Amino acid sequence: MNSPYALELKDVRKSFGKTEIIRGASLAVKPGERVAIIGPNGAGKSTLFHLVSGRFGLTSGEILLNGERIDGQAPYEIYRRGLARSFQVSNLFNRLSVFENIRCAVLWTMGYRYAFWKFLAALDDANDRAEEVLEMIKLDKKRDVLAMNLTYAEQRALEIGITIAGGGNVILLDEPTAGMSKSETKRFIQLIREVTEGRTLLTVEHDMGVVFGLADKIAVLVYGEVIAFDTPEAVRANPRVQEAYLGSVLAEQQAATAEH
Ligand SMILES: Nc1ncnc2c1ncn2[C@@H]1O[C@H](COP(=O)(O)OP(=O)(O)OP(=O)(O)O)[C@@H](O)[C@H]1O
Repeated sequence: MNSPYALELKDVRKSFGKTEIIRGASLAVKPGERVAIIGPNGAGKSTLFHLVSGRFGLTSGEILLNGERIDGQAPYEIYRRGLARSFQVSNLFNRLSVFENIRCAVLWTMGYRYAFWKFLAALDDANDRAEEVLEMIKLDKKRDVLAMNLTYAEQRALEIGITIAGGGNVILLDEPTAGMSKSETKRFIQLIREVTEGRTLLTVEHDMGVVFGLADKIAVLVYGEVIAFDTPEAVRANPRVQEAYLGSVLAEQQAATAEH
């Protein structure tokens, strides 16, 4: 089905027990857009990611990927359809090399896990693709290093490599720069920009520096509702957003910067 949107959420609701956490969230993301989801603690950002990636089922509403419904599907089905979510660092194969980690991800997405002969035939393709990904995440010089021996920032880069290895066109990254120093963060934003070029990106992010450095559009989630979805400039100037969230966050960050 032709759709102008890579990802669309229509009146999505999610309750845990009697508590409604996502209260009719709607969002329409165009192909190639980079979107940051921001909002106060407990607003439902992670829950929204879990709903999109299929880890949680919806209470009601619809989620469409490239115009086709994906709500109700298993995470691996959604992944095969082109939506990839970053794995946690702990999901890296620590005792495999950087190259082998990427190659595993490539082979897995090629669907050759069990058929041995097909697996052998696919190895060349997988190696080529793994090389390509290694260069993109700038870890080609560390190809033979075990994942456990990488720096934290390199592990996060490897995690992104694994996420994009399957060629998904919609990428979800949950706080990709969390725990990094300022200079690492700056370099990492640039890496994310390059790696996701031409793809649709959704991030959950608390760091406003990252948000304004990376996002074409910002979605503000407050109490399970998207109260604004617009360019960074428009969101910054939106009085409702100022009142509900951004005013206090920006004031805090300015105060923190002034202290240093
Ligand atoms: N599996 C669950 N069962 C019950 N309640 C849950 C579950 N997962 C999340 N919640 C509740 O849903 C609300 C939203 O949580 P969520 O983690 O999605 O928020 P968030 O915006 O990502 O927060 P933060 O910015 O602090 O990470 C919280 O009140 C949380 O306690």
